[in-house]
Amino acid sequence: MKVALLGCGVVGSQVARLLREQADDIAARVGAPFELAGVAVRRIDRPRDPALDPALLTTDAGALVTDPDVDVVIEVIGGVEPAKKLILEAMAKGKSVVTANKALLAQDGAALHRAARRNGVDLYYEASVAGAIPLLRPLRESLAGDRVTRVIGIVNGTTNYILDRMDSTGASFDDALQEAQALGYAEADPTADVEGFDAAAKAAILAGLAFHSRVTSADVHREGITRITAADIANARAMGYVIKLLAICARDDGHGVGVRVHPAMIPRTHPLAGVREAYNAVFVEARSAGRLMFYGAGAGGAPTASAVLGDLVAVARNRLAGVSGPSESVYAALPVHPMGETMTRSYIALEVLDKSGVLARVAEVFAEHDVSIQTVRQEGRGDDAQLIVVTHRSSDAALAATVRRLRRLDAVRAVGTVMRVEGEDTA
Ligand SMILES: NC(=O)c1ccc[n+]([C@@H]2O[C@H](COP(=O)([O-])OP(=O)(O)OC[C@H]3O[C@@H](n4cnc5c(N)ncnc54)[C@H](O)[C@@H]3O)[C@@H](O)[C@H]2O)c1
Ligand SMILES: N[C@@H](CCO)C(=O)O
Ligand code: NA
Repeated sequence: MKVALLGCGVVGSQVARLLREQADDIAARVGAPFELAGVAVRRIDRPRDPALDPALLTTDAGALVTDPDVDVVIEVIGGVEPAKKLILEAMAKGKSVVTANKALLAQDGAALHRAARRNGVDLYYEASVAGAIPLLRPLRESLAGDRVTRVIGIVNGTTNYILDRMDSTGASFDDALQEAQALGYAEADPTADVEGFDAAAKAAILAGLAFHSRVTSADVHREGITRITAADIANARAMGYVIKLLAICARDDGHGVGVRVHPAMIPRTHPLAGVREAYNAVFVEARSAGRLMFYGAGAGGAPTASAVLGDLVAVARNRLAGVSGPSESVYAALPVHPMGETMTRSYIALEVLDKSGVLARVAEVFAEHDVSIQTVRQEGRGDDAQLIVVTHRSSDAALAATVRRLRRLDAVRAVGTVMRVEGEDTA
């Protein structure tokens, strides 16, 4: 089994190492020896693992993927192009592909799946979501006989690390981000992580698999964590909540799905609240299976390479047996509903005038928009008076209209934090 590796960065270098160190075991498990046929890199002269044979390196990825000797291509370059072009070229030449590229899969997974089907090859991508954690294969295979109703979890390690540091040390967002960068969790340009793009791509992939429908990153409602302040974290803490960046894919009562990524307050007793540092955790809820929790390392070279190697073994077994792995399943074709129709609970902090009638006026605005209040609490006096409102479940559109109206209210000096509350199954 000849393997071409595209990209030799954080993940690729670990894939090359594991392929070398575990060659005998993998060969025994598959029933055929593996051989690294070539490694496409951008620059030959970079310092690399001395155990990696320099003769394998090439800057001509295009020639490597079409090499007639190559059976399987592993793409760990990242980004949409040239990764997409290289994958399509490999498939056109009858090669199966293993990739960790969530950005590409979430933007145009359909094109990759189409090419795989047309050419009778496999496309595996366990590493693309939640790194080492087996999550896509359970959705695609183990739960194929059930009806998944919801997937909710923490799928970005960098942002979880930042929020965890803010919560446990009182650090500001900027300081926590710098720490995450120093530890190598966040990218030099951390936009994809902190603005939620990375988590949104993962949510799109999860929703597509969970609900047998086509979901792209453009369908995902996305909010990042850059506006979260130390005060928000402290307010959450005071109410028994912790703030997490959540990816939520839910089948609604009608015939659609909602897919969203945003920060949310969850009770400190919720299992996701205990997910610390850069770890990931995902709950999958299915009609018959009930609630399943998947937890582990969602990022990092070796953990991600573990998922890549697992896929490589699957591809090799299929090839030897003369069969193909599961193809794309989008038969349900459920529409993705706009965020405005999503029902959520919310936390709203209002700076208000401290005088009689204010609470009544504020409550009236919520009532006018049919947003039901669960709790309201005043903090501070005089110029520091704050009303902290937590609502029952309402549509996101109704909540947004309520907030717009509150901003114009004389009794309200300013609308502070508005954040969704998740993880409590009360109405
Ligand atoms: N790092 C993680 O923890 C992690 C986890 C899960 C998934 N992923 C995914 O894995 C992929 C790789 O991530 P990474 O962290 O290893 O990134 P990286 O930037 O460390 O590595 C990518 C490598 O590809 C090389 N490259 C770029 N264009 C190339 C080309 N045309 N030909 C050959 N080489 C080229 C770059 O020089 C770089 O060394 C991405 O899709 C990423 O989203 C990463
Ligand atoms: N940047 C990503 C890598 C894993 O996909 C994270 O922090 O989770
Ligand atoms: Na995974």
